[in-house]
Amino acid sequence: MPSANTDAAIQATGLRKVYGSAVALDDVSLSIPSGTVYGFLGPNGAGKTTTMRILTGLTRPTDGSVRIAGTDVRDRRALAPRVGYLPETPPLYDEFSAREQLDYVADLRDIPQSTAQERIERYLSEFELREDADKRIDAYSKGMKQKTAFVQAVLHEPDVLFLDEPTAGLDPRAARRIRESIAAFADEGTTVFLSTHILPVVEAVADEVGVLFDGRVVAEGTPAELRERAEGEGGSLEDAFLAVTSGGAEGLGSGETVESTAGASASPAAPDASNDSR
Ligand SMILES: Nc1ncnc2c1ncn2[C@@H]1O[C@H](COP(=O)(O)OP(=O)(O)OP(=O)(O)O)[C@@H](O)[C@H]1O
Repeated sequence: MPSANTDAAIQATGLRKVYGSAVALDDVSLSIPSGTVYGFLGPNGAGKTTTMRILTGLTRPTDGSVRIAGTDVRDRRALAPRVGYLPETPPLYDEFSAREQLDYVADLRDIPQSTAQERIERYLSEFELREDADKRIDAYSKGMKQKTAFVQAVLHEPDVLFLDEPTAGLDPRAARRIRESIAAFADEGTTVFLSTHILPVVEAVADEVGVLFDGRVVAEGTPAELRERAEGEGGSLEDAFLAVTSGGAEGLGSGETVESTAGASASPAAPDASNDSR
């Protein structure tokens, strides 16, 4: 388990989440330094979305605590400006255009108007959305919606960015744009917590990887460390992933957690109660 690190951008200690009699998360601790791109992997149902919702303050843990950039996640007023969240199903208003959606979010975020306009125009250009920026979002392709949602999540330039499957279903050009943007944000010191099933994206951008299985972190390390530990299996990140999520005893090096060198919304809603729905 990572030790507590007061400088960590994301510090989660002993997270547990129980839904009725089902344990979704069991003693998850993370310590992720500023500027890290942290790839968060795990099979369907492992607890990734639950973890992200707890880390962004949208779901309360049954037990455990979270500090983001030094702020207790329960302090929503202090947390909101520091955190950006792109959920798997992003909140976009179909009847708005991208420009109206981004204006609306800038207003919610209290971004000064001139700063907001400069950022919105810059991002619309960077993400090749400018030509369609005044069309209704319900006429957008999946990629255009996803790029709009990504811009919405970063418009206030958060310290910590949570991304749930940001490139799923995107064509190679759109996916590359998002990947490049993740790398650029990290270069500027943003911490990026990236949950995805697309391992090449993790290989391309992640400094650290954590693998969640059955509500527990079963491996953590750099992509190279995880690959090395899976050499007997073939040496790819996919081999490493499959080894630690097989449910058997073989795991990576007898199922040990690979030592980590990391130590590890656009529209925050009211946190839900323990038995939340989403
Ligand atoms: N609101 C809820 N009520 C009851 N059970 C829930 C709720 N949310 C999640 N769960 C359960 O918690 C476990 C973890 O779910 P979660 O969505 O976090 O997994 P995931 O790793 O994000 O999966 P996927 O990769 O399929 O998106 C699952 O067993 C799921 O059924």
